[in-house]
Amino acid sequence: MGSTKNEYIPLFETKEMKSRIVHRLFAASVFVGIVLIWIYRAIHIPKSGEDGRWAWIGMFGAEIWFGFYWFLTQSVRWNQIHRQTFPDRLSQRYEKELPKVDIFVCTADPAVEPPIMVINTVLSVMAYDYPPEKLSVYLSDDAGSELTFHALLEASYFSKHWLPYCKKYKVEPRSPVAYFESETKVSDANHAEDFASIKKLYEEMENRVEVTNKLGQVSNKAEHKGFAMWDSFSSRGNHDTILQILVNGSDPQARDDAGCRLPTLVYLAREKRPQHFHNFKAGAMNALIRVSAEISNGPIIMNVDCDMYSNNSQSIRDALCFLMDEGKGHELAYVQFPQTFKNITKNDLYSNSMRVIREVEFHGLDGYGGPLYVGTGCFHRREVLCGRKFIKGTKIDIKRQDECRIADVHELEDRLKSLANCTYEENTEWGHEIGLKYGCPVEDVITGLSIQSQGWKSVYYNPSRAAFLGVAGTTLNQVLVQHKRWSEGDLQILLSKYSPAWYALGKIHIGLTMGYCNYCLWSPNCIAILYYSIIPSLYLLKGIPLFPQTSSAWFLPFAYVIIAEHIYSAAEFLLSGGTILGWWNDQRMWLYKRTSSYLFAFVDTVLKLLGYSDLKFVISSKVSDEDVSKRYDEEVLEFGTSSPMFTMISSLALLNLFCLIGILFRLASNLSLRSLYATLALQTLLCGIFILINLPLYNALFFRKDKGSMPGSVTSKSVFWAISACILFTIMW
Ligand SMILES: O=c1ccn([C@@H]2O[C@H](COP(=O)(O)OP(=O)(O)O[C@H]3O[C@H](CO)[C@@H](O)[C@H](O)[C@H]3O)[C@@H](O)[C@H]2O)c(=O)[nH]1
Ligand SMILES: [Mn+2]
Repeated sequence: MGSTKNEYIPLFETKEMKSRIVHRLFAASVFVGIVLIWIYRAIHIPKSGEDGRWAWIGMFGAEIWFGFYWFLTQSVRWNQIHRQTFPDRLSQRYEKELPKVDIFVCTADPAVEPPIMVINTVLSVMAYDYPPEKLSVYLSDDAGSELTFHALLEASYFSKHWLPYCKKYKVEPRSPVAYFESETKVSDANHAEDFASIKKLYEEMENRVEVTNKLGQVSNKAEHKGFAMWDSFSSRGNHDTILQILVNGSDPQARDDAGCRLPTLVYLAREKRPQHFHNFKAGAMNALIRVSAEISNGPIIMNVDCDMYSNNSQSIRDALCFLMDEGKGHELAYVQFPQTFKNITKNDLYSNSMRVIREVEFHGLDGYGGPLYVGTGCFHRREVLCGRKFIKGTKIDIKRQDECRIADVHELEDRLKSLANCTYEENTEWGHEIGLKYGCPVEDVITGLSIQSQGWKSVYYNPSRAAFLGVAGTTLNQVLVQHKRWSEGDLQILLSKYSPAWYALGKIHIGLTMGYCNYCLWSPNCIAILYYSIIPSLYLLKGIPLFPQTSSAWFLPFAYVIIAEHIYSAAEFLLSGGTILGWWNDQRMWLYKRTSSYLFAFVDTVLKLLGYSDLKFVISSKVSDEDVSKRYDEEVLEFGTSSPMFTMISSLALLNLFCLIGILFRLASNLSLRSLYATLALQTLLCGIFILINLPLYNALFFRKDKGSMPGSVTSKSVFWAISACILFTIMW
């Protein structure tokens, strides 16, 4: 810096969204529409004794909820900002003083998280464009699987070839499998030769890993003394700590093919005992924090899920542009990159990419103090993760480098094992004041919130080349189960000690509080949506109107709010890079999540409050068999198993279908089209839209014959429920 000390040139810049005014005026107009709807409901409540009084009051309740929730969603749209980094300035100023970075990769089950995928992620992060002696990669294996260990060992050998190759040819992406899959045009002869030989080496390694995997055990355990650690292993939930430093980066002998230093590589399977609850990923992360502190102690910790390989070798430098910025860096606790997925199909059938959250909402959160921590693709300051409070004006110096030398690897391994033992955390603040928080299925969000509540800010960085790419669910059931975990966890945060609604109030910006509530209230949304997807249709069946007549002026605010919001959401979706069919799929998923995942999450949370249900974490599968993959690529909804969630969405779809059929019968007998249009237009429209959006579901219920269609048991249950609801309703009310 020297003479330029006074003229501070930042390492990143922040830009406001351009079309703010337009958006704000639009939002104001929708708000007026919502208020008019409320007024209409309030002054037209049927008198007691009149038809539909209670239904009407229910509609009013649902619309108050929708309006309130709409208001919350404005917070993540109101103040969007975008960030840009200047990595060149970073290297000019700090190349020699770059901090050590510890990278944590978590895996938990070799069956749904294949070892070959895990090591591709590991290799991609070992190959970051960053001084290797400052990089350490830790793999936490909650399955304690020797298959995963064997694969990691293979990766440690392969890295000696892979890392120099990446450097020499500036390879992107640096996950071998992703690189070989991407169409790489190699023109010059030398490169072609190197390409062929590295590819061969990779395939040989892949083959060894796959063969071992098929075998279910490692055949040649003599190859590495590390396998001896499995001698006392009795099961995945009952074993000692297994800790091995596979590459000791501080050893001058640890060099790759080209003679460059290698990053440190560590395998850790923390101790598991049936009588000790292990706190899922949060427990794994906390063990890693402790163990890594004694090995490399990097002041920056980055963590990824095992399927989220690095797609951009520059990401560490991008993150450091924020954390090392002289002007604002000291306020920042973490830098969150978006979650992006490799296997998204064109029209994103399951709305996996969460496009609008990524391209809009998180930019909005950033405008009010920073995004949520979403568990992967995030760079933290170690000290903050370990509970350091924010004190205005003080800076954490991450440049200071203490080269730690590991004298005796085995002695160190033995000494550090106890840090990952079940009892280590007893009577400590781990999981509470220190490290990731326990007791919540979304350990990430609650941890980020508590960090922000201490005064820290965070940053959302969404570069044009995705920083990480993961595997998104390929069946409807997977996606619904995942959303159940998330919405349940988020609701628990709202009810927890760290609730954004009270604990964080005043500690973080009110806009950010509202932003958090967007997600924390996902699950309670189910009530209003269920009401809206059942009651108006049943009343349609009886011919009782619950909306204003088309000729009434009160019809206008309804029409305006419905049309304007849908056009707006479609535009937002398209501008975020989606397709129109993608938007339509997104609407369907919106409905399915709200009427199944969120409902089940809501019920489970209530049960948990009453003490009837305990904490679960269903690990998302990262593999799917051929049949399923094929349908996924063709964007055909995958059912195939019977699940109460499917019964729920099918019953609703059928109920709406029966109601519409019912009204068509009445139209044929005594009702005139004109009176239907005048009095029941909106109700018919609502019911019609439910049916349109459910067309692929009817197909799966009654017509499809493939393995992904709806199981007969679900079909019959759903028909039964839907018909009973219609009949009971017509007879009893
Ligand atoms: O007991 C466990 C359970 C899971 N994991 C790991 O946690 C990660 C996330 O699990 P996954 O099944 O892929 O869940 P997702 O819903 O895809 O994950 C999102 O949501 C989680 C919280 O619900 C966060 O922890 C993740 O970082 C975030 O990507 C994976 O690497 C797992 O190996 C563990 O290490 N131990
Ligand atoms: Mn995942």
